Amino acid sequence: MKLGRLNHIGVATPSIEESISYYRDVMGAGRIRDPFEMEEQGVKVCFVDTPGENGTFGTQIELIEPLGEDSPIHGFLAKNPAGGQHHLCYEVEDIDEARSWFEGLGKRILGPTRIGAHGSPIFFLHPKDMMGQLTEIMETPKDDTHWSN
Ligand SMILES: CC[C@H](C(=O)O)C(=O)SCCNC(=O)CCNC(=O)[C@H](O)C(C)(C)COP(=O)(O)OP(=O)(O)OC[C@H]1O[C@@H](n2cnc3c(N)ncnc32)[C@H](O)[C@@H]1OP(=O)(O)O
Ligand SMILES: [Co+2]
Repeated sequence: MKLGRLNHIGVATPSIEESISYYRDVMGAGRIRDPFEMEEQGVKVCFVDTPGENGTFGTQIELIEPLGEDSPIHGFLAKNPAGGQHHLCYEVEDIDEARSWFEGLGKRILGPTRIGAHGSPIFFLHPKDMMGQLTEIMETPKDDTHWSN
């Protein structure tokens, strides 16, 4: 398996609205996309763009707010009430090959491969097996439609 680009940094927040004001007014973010809900993933999501090289898409900040009782980030926010850096998402060419790679290394994969916030297949690896970092693996989108928002 070959490590691809850093697609996004997941940042958990108790309030996406507050985080939007922060990225707009404190950090001077150039583009903050419309928030949207992913009920099946238990999160409300909002992408903050950072500039990429030569007009390409830069690594995004993925703001995530709990959605529903069973949100997987309630535990994190209970320990970190102000929110903070939650996960890193790396791109790979082939999500199935990547899944077999990590399984072969005995890394715990959290749940099934499913469609993530960019409309591309993703899975998560347990932080305790990944040097303390909750790690999301995402297949590089085949086209740019996921940037439509
Ligand atoms: C998919 C849509 C979107 C996208 O990009 O497409 C997203 O990224 S959505 C992101 C939210 N979804 C997920 O995070 C799914 C995967 N996460 C999980 O299944 C849980 O969060 C899990 C299992 C990693 C942790 O769950 P929980 O906090 O309820 O469990 P524990 O308290 O038992 O934690 C176990 C152990 O791990 C440490 N931990 C928890 N979260 C993190 C983290 N984000 N980074 C690093 N370490 C983390 C926690 O402190 C515990 O450690 P211990 O030493 O045992 O106390
Ligand atoms: Co993510």
